[in-house]
Amino acid sequence: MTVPGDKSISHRAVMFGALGEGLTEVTNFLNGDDCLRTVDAFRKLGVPIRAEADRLFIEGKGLAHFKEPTDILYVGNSGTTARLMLGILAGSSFYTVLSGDRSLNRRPMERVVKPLQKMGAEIIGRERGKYLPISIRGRRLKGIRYHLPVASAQLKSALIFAALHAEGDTMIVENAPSRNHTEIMLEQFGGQIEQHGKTLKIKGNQRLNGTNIHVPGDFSSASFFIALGAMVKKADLVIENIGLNPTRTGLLDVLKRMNGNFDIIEKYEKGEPRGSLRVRSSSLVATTIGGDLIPRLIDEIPIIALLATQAEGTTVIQDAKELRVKESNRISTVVGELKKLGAKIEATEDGMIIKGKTKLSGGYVDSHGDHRIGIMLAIASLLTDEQVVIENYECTNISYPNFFEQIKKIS
Ligand SMILES: O=C(O)C1=C[C@@H](OP(=O)(O)O)[C@@H](O)[C@H](O)C1
Ligand SMILES: C=C(OP(=O)(O)O)C(=O)O
Repeated sequence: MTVPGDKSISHRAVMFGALGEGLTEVTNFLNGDDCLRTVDAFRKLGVPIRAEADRLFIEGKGLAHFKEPTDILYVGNSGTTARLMLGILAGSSFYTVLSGDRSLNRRPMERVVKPLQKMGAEIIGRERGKYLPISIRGRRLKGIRYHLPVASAQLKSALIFAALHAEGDTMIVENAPSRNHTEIMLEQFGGQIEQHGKTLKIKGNQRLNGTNIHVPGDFSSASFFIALGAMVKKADLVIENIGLNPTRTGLLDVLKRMNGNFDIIEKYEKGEPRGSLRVRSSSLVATTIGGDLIPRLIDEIPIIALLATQAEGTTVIQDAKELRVKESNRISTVVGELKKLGAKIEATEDGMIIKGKTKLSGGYVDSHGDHRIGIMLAIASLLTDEQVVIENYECTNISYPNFFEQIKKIS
């Protein structure tokens, strides 16, 4: 099987495509709700974008040629769109307002707003810039040195985008590595970024050129099937053309420790690492997950929790309090919903503790409007013969539009 294009990389391809001068063609673009919000926002900023199935043709102009939108930019459920756009718009020459849905307007924005203000940005938001809606009056920015207080690729990327349009160099220091798609793509568009240990150095006033981007399959979407293959009997599944960037594949480190039966069949390292993976039924054992591994598997924790219900022993997930500020509070939603299916799982302040192995039962569960929870629960339903009813299932379109058709095909 294959899975749809990577969400993080699709967002960035649109952003760099709009910022680079000349034509950018994106193939295997993810037509999920979140990435379509990014496309819509750039169209409102005057960037021509033509879509043909999973291809995009972007006539990039550079930030200086964007136009002031006549309405607010509504970015729906997408944290990545909101935070990265803040970094881009801070250095524009006009006024914009960003807003999102109920979930997004509760998620923290201060982590991005504060350093952008240090760079000279004029940003006002609800509760002193903590939450959307947020309005931005573009300004000439200046480079700063900034130590990231959270391991967040969205924060890092927002600052990289702002740095590209600032006066002077910007230094960003990160404690634990988070996904580096922005850094890789910046170079593909002809930009410059240097990494010295934990510090990134970005020169100001850069000009970017359009290019072609082929988006690999989304490792986070593949992870649901990787887990399924490891959990069910008589499974042998090959997933082709998925992103295998090590800043994203923490799940594979965990699966190895859990005695998972999988191999990377082929891997290409140029640009975004990608390749194919084969997974087979496994006799899983419990493990402990925390520290620097967390940013490398942050979106996979819901499916890892399910995996742990099928492993012998007690699995501990710690250092993951960021889960509380995702599309839902993923510590409470994962624990609450899996308990309804008979899992032995308890929440902690910064993670969860899961006892296995448990035979799951049927029941009524709820995605809480969170795509990762909805998809994880659909995978859980395949582990029981009883009926599972998932409320608010349609949010799975956010990252995985054809999940339901695919799961029907292979199960
Ligand atoms: O940069 C990105 O594309 C993302 C970064 C992560 O968020 P944080 O930066 O908030 O950790 C991740 O959870 C999100 O799904 C996508
Ligand atoms: C957290 C996620 O996305 P975002 O922050 O872009 O809403 C996710 O996809 O799991």
